[in-house]
Amino acid sequence: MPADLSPIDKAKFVAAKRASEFVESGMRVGLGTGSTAAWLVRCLGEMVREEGLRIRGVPTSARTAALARDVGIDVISLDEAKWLDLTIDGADEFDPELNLIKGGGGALLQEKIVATASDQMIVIADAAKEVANLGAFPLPVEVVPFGWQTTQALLSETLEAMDVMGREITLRMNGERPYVTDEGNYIVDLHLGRIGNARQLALILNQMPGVVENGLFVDICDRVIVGHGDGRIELRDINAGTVTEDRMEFVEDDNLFRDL
Ligand SMILES: O=C(CO)[C@H](O)[C@H](O)COP(=O)(O)O
Repeated sequence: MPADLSPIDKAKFVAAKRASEFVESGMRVGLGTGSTAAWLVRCLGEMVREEGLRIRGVPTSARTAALARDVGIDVISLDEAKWLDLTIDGADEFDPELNLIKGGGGALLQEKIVATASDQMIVIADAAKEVANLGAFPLPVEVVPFGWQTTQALLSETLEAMDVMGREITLRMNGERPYVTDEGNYIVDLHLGRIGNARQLALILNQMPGVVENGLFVDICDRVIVGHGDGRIELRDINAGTVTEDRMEFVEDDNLFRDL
């Protein structure tokens, strides 16, 4: 690990490192997507190579699958695993009820399928992801390419009927072309500003014919591990309703964070 990690990467790393302590030999583990989840995959890879951890990982994207194989994790499909003990993933936002916005990295569909097929979901995040209300981060919605503009128009009408404040909808791009998900779909981002009722919005969005899935994760996440750039860690547990504080120290000599 490079010593010159930025505070944000240190925050992501300590959250991932702490989450790796929940992984035990024999587990089938859902592996999230994004820069924070990538730290987790690297930490687990190190545990597999150096500590003899035996796990099977179900990645939530082609990117994560490649990284997991690279670091030595045994990768299987969700259908091979059938059910998972634990999924660990990042998030774009989480609120006090541990509801989430995900999909900033474009992997929301596989992420939601995998997290829902898990006994437990742990989210790892830097403190900037914590919000009082979801919605400042644009809500990703995965749509089928066929008739996507019609779907976008329908989305727009629906938001208007719901009296949602922000209604700008943008097609996610990859350079000059639409961004294409691992499942071959497009993503439209809903710039809402504030989401009043996440559960209701999630249900309404998923009723539209062209919509495959939306990035609202309601009642899916069990625990959030928040990392800070100075090595502090907070654990938010939805069942116990507790906030536990913990700390890791960045040891510049070894270029590693260590448990205090
Ligand atoms: O939902 C996701 C990918 O679809 C990511 O978990 C989310 O975008 C957070 O990413 P990062 O850890 O890079 O901030």
